[in-house]
Amino acid sequence: MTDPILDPEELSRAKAELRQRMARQREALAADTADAANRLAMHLSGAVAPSSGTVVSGYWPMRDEIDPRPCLTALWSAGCRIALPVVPDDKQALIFRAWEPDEELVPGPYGTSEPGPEAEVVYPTLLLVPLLAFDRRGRRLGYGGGYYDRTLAALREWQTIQAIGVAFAGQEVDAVPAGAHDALLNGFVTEAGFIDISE
Ligand SMILES: Nc1nc2c(c(=O)[nH]1)N(C=O)[C@@H](CNc1ccc(C(=O)N[C@@H](CCC(=O)O)C(=O)O)cc1)CN2
Ligand SMILES: Nc1ncnc2c1ncn2[C@@H]1O[C@H](COP(=O)(O)OP(=O)(O)OP(=O)(O)O)[C@@H](O)[C@H]1O
Repeated sequence: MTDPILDPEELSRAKAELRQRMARQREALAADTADAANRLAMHLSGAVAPSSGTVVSGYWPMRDEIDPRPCLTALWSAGCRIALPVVPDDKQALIFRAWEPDEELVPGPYGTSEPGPEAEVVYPTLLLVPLLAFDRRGRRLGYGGGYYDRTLAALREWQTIQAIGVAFAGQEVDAVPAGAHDALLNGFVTEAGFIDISE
């Protein structure tokens, strides 16, 4: 299947439209999906078993994002180090700072919550990535900052990482409009199961 080649303006318009539609869709999913966070954690543990000491990044949920905290607690109990993203001042890649369940966070840009500057900077090899929409080819639509695209590209420059999108099953679409910068994910976990993206 080949996708139409969109010029940069059409691409950003297509992404903006999908962002609006999927924000509404996600709001409805968050209201209607019972016990999503625990079902999500069950499917993640069935699909990945990182060794003790693996640095795993999550996110602190905002708006109607599915809550990954039961996943993070389970990984932490299995001996993983947990990290959360921090938006840097220079708008480049995200950095990640170590976090343990129950540790206090500080307010970050765009309404995010992040570990404070005293928390150690770490480099995750397994990333749980928030999103608005995804497709079966591994594409993801975020809020439009391009942060995860730059971050995944930078991490992949020097190590093998596994990037797993985290979403409600109803956030899947036929095709996320994508350009050359868009980093592909290795899989998705939802409250309904794990989707492995194999090349
Ligand atoms: N929970 C969570 N934490 C996260 C992310 C995320 O997607 N979810 N991020 C993922 O990158 C980073 C924060 N990036 C963000 C980038 C933009 C917006 C945002 O609100 N964008 C506006 C438009 C902003 C503008 O142009 O001024 C919007 O969506 O309305 C939010 C977070 C790091 N932490
Ligand atoms: N690797 C990159 N290098 C330079 N610019 C990039 C890169 N990745 C993305 N961008 C730019 O960032 C902007 C936003 O990208 P995009 O719309 O794909 O964000 P997103 O994936 O929805 O958001 P996010 O990753 O923050 O959740 C675009 O203008 C894009 O050109």
